[in-house]
Formats: sequence, structure tokens, C-alpha cells
Amino acid sequence: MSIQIEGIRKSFGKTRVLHDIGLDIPSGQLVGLLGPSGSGKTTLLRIIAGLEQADGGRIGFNGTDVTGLHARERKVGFVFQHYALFRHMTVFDNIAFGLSIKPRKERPSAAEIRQKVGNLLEMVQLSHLADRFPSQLSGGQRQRIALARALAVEPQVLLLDEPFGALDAQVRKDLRRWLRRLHDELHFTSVFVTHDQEEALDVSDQVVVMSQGRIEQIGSPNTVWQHPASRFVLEFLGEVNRIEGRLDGGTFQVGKHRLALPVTGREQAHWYLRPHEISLAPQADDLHWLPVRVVDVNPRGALVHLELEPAGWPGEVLEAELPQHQATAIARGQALYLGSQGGRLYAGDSQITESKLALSA
Ligand SMILES: Nc1ncnc2c1ncn2[C@@H]1O[C@H](COP(=O)(O)OP(=O)(O)OP(=O)(O)O)[C@@H](O)[C@H]1O
Repeated sequence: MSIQIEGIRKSFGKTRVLHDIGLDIPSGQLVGLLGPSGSGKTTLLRIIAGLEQADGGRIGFNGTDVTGLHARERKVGFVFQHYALFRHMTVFDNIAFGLSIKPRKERPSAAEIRQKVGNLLEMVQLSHLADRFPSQLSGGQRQRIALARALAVEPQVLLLDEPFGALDAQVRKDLRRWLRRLHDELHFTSVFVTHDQEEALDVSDQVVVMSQGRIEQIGSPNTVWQHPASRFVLEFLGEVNRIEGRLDGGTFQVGKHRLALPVTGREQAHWYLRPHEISLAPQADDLHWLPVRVVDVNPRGALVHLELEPAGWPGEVLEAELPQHQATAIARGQALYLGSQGGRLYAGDSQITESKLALSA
């Protein structure tokens, strides 16, 4: 089932929380709504579900307007972070619930329900827990049961709001891989809310980055990561260092240090560098032009994580990441020169240049 979201607006009291949201979700996609707390993700999800009414705009399912339909009539499945299972019912009965309350004409027979719940339990790999009560399950098991319960009625749209938010990192990772696989097997359409960028990039076909009730960017995980559409997306997705300087007559100037750049204009600018985009050298050269001092060295698997302090220019501590073999000679307290062939330079809201800043210093 495809989902069309057109011109959705929503205010709570005088506060506008969604501004004219437009989004097309093709059938079978898993779409991650990603943004900081309060950006409007849950509100948008609830509007898609029919649990919340928008002030304006339209929601379509497969091109049919469902804006006026109640949540029940939209036939979507939900999994929420704290979507409590029914405490007094066994795992089996929880999963069977949606089928057993169907109107008599649509309700499967008891044998069919048993068969179906059995299949779902196998799918979530929890057949051995069918007779347990929710209080006897771990958090991860409960969420898998919640997912099985949502899928029992074969929704064509599944909405998930931070479904794994309360779980520890490893369980979370396992469950999202597993959700991805399930999604690929069953081909429903999912919208998934998260504020965890790694989670969104890991499972989504498309990521929708939201900020303050607006969509900042829509794209594949690769696109939003490699080509962030704005400073917000660049800063929100992953760690990034920001070096403040000034464009001045064909140079980017940081303190008394200068990098020659083929740009005109005189204004404040920021150079954004991801930790892995930083290159370091013991001596200044064409590429390495900014003096720094190493304040910390932390090996992390195949990479070494470094903290670098500006030496003689105004700025904050920078984070760099080097492959192990390039960092063997680097020690705390060492003076080095920083440069990069990557990074992005912004002045105001506009990006001056995307990469290849490495010109002569
Ligand atoms: N029922 C409500 N009444 C008043 N304000 C609300 C209501 N629901 C949400 N809000 C406000 O709307 C804004 C968006 O909230 P929403 O829950 O959609 O954000 P979110 O991106 O999902 O955040 P989080 O990641 O913290 O859940 C917030 O400022 C919130 O305080």
C-alpha cells in the first residue's frame, strides 16, 4: 500500500508543530522518520494512523483519500515503544486478539487462528513462549510479540514509534535487522519513527529528516549521509567538526592561518569536517595547514580516535579518526598540522563548496 501525505499542517494551541508536510511513500518501503525530540515525528505518524486529526492537508492510501477515516477503518498496524501487551493474556492470546475480535463474518475459525498464531510465533522465533504471560518476557521478547500481534491482522501499513527505544544497544541492533528481514519477506509498507540516526540509516529504504515540524531532506540513507541538503542534516547525522573562519579575498582564514581557495567574497564561514575526513602531518605542507595539539588518543578496533586542540587559533576541540596504521606514531601532547581533501564550507546558509578544499596553504 502506498501512502500519500499532502500539505499536512498541525498546531497544538498556538504552537505549530507540522508545517505543510508532503511525502510520498511507495508501496513496500520502510521509511524512517528521523529528527530530534519535538520535531513532530510522532505527531505525523499519529496523523497517518488516524489517531490524530490534521488541521489541513490530506492523507491517501493507494491514492484513496483516508483523511476522514477513523484509525480503525484505516487498518494499520502499530508498534509503540511502550505498547503494553495485555497483561492478563498469554503470549498466544495477545497475538490472537486482533483476529478473535473481528466481526463474525470475517473472523477465522479457532483452528485457523491457532495455525496463524503458530506461524507468527515461529516467525518471531518465540514459539516456546506461547503460554507465558508478558511479565515473564524480556523487553526484546515483548517487542517481538507486539510486532507479531500487529502483523496478525495482516495490515498493509505498519507504523512503528521508537519500537526498540527502551532496549539495550545489542538487542536493539538485533531487532532492527530482524525487522528489516521481516519487512523484505512480507512486503508491507512501514513508517518508523526514531531519533537514533544509526538506526534510521541502518534499516530504512528512505530516510526523512525532520526539524521543527518541517522536512529537511528525503533520501536514501546513502544520499542523506553523503549529500546532506542543509547544515542541519550535516550536523544531525553523525559527528562533525566545525571550524570557524573568514573568507577573505580568495582565502579561508582561521586565526592567522590561511588556506587559498578559489572563492570570492568576504564573510564568516564554517568548515565542516567529519572525523574520518581529517588528515594529519608532522610538518605543515600544501595540504596540512592548521596547527593542532593531540590531547587524547583512544584506539577503537581498527581505528584510532583522536582529540585535537587548536594550537594558536580560536576553536573547539576536534575529533579525528585514523586507521590504526596511520596513527602508530601519534602520541598525546604531539604538535601536528591538520588538513583535509574533504569537508564542506558554508557561509550563511549556503554551501560554498562540497569537497576538494585542499589547495595551497
Ligand atoms: N497532545 C499534545 N498537546 C500539546 N502539544 C503536543 C501534543 N503532542 C505533541 N505536542 C508537541 O508537539 C511537538 C512535536 O511533538 P512530537 O511528539 O510529534 O515530536 P517528536 O519528534 O516525536 O519528539 P520525540 O522524539 O520526543 O517523541 C512537541 O513540541 C510537543 O510538545
